[in-house]
Amino acid sequence: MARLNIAEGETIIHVSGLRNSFGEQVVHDGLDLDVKRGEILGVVGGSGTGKSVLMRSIIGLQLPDTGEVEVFGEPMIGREEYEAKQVRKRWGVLFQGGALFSTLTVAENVQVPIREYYPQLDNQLLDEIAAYKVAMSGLQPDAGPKYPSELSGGMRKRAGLARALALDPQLLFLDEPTAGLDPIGAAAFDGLIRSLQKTLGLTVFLITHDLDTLYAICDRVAVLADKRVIAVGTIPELLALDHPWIQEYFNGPRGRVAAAAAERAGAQGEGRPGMKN
Ligand SMILES: Nc1ncnc2c1ncn2[C@@H]1O[C@H](COP(=O)(O)OP(=O)(O)OP(=O)(O)O)[C@@H](O)[C@H]1O
Repeated sequence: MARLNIAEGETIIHVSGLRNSFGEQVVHDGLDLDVKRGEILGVVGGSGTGKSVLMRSIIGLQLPDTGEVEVFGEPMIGREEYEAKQVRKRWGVLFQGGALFSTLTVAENVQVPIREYYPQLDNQLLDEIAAYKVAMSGLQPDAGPKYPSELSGGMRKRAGLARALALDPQLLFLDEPTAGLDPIGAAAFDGLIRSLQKTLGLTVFLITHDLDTLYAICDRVAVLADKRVIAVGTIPELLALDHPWIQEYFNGPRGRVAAAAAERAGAQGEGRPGMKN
């Protein structure tokens, strides 16, 4: 696969000196991270290392104690709401579990951000845009009028993705998108993310525990431990590091299985076995 020259690319997310705490508990301290244009950056780390808090700090749902967050070159902390909103509309977020409004249909969920930013659009156009986003996310057209409770877990993720894509974002935040999916569903979701990323030129910040996802679609991986990002690189670059958590994660039993599967697929970084890009 022709790899992007990630390290030299334009920085889309810049985090420096980030500190987050809850009471006595310090979650991040001196955390630095850059995400480059056009990459899928996987974010990994043990449970409770602060992956979701990091994502929430970047998207403005968590005010850090100290530190800088820039997205698209725009400082995000302490920004006037109307200015922050202009930057926010350039990204989409898929929260864990989809975080759909249960009283709205899939199509209505997709329309929520569009109505917020473009209140002048008429219902017919909103319906057309929602149908397009639903199709882009790999759902059948009959999913549009359904309520979240009528969908499977995998369909809910796709509906959440359709909503994340509503405003044609350049940047996508995904929090454990394949959690709870069966391996075939997870592989299909990976394939969808990769193909959307390629087609739309997206930059993707992807929190995951899923080793197969890392091997299949991530250009680089950032490792959270000890309250900060201890390493960022391709999987081979990380494997060359002597950190115990990194070694155990990638070279433990599950890591070895994922690596072998990626190798068997003959396309490390390109896809899971059986996955269509
Ligand atoms: N609003 C909050 N109030 C208090 N503590 C919080 C809050 N949000 C997160 N935390 C704490 O911050 C730490 C990091 O949480 P976070 O959800 O970011 O972890 P994570 O790395 O995403 O974990 P997991 O992999 O299990 O999802 C945890 O100890 C959590 O309890």
